[in-house]
Amino acid sequence: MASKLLRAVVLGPPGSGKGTVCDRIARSFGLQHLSSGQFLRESLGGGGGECPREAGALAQQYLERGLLVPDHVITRVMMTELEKRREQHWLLDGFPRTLGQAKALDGICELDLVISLNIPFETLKDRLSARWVHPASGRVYNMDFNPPHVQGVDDLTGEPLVQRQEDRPEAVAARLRKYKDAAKPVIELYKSRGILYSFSGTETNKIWPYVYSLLSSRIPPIHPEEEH
Ligand SMILES: Nc1nc2c(ncn2[C@@H]2O[C@H](COP(=O)(O)OP(=O)(O)O)[C@@H](O)[C@H]2O)c(=O)[nH]1
Ligand SMILES: Nc1ncnc2c1ncn2[C@@H]1O[C@H](COP(=O)(O)OP(=O)(O)O)[C@@H](O)[C@H]1O
Repeated sequence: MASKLLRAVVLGPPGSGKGTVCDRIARSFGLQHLSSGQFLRESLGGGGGECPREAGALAQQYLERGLLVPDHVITRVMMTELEKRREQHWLLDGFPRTLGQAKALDGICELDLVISLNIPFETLKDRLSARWVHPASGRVYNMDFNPPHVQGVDDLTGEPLVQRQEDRPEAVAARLRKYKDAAKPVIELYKSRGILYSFSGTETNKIWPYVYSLLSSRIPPIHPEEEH
């Protein structure tokens, strides 16, 4: 019998470690890690993206200010990407972030589990201000937690790292507030369905073993040694 495809979502404010946790899950369990922020940046960067030009220019302004792009823009991008991966296990990072997006997702699949990361506000602020990224690949570094081998330079390509506009301290507080308002009904929805699993803490390394054990109950690990 063919095994059922796993449909999972990781929710959490910017800086909560969604990308970090999703990377580990993807490596340990062989799921596809699908980041809405990464798809959005790729689709805006030209090169056969999914956004029509006007929508792209508009979305770019939201992105730079750390604001959520309109539901119809991100939903269109995500539906296109999910359509290409109907036969694969996947894990969504950063989508859905509003009730409208959650309803659009309901239209195409039934989620198996939703992981919610609860990280204190002060920790989020510190992490975002220390986050540096390699724009072309989406690789993420943190000057304290996972610094690059050479300061300011991507480990694999040697290209320069940048700080995202929206990670600058002055943008962060407003961004976190907006996230919370939009996410509340999404969290309530998944809680009422009994598929929400919340993890709280200030360190990804401490949360990770619990996430690993939850995933292991649903899908066999491909790299068991990666349990820290
Ligand atoms: N100090 C510290 N930084 C972390 C931890 N977990 C993740 N980070 C860093 O915090 C930043 C935000 O993490 P990321 O996975 O990008 O979060 P996302 O915005 O939710 O996808 C990145 O620079 C990570 O490298 C942690 O436990 N401690
Ligand atoms: N589901 C979404 N709905 C609306 N905007 C989104 C969504 N996902 C990503 N974005 C946009 O892309 C930006 C970057 O997202 P992401 O890479 O997930 O970073 P972060 O985790 O720091 O918010 C967000 O600040 C927002 O402007």
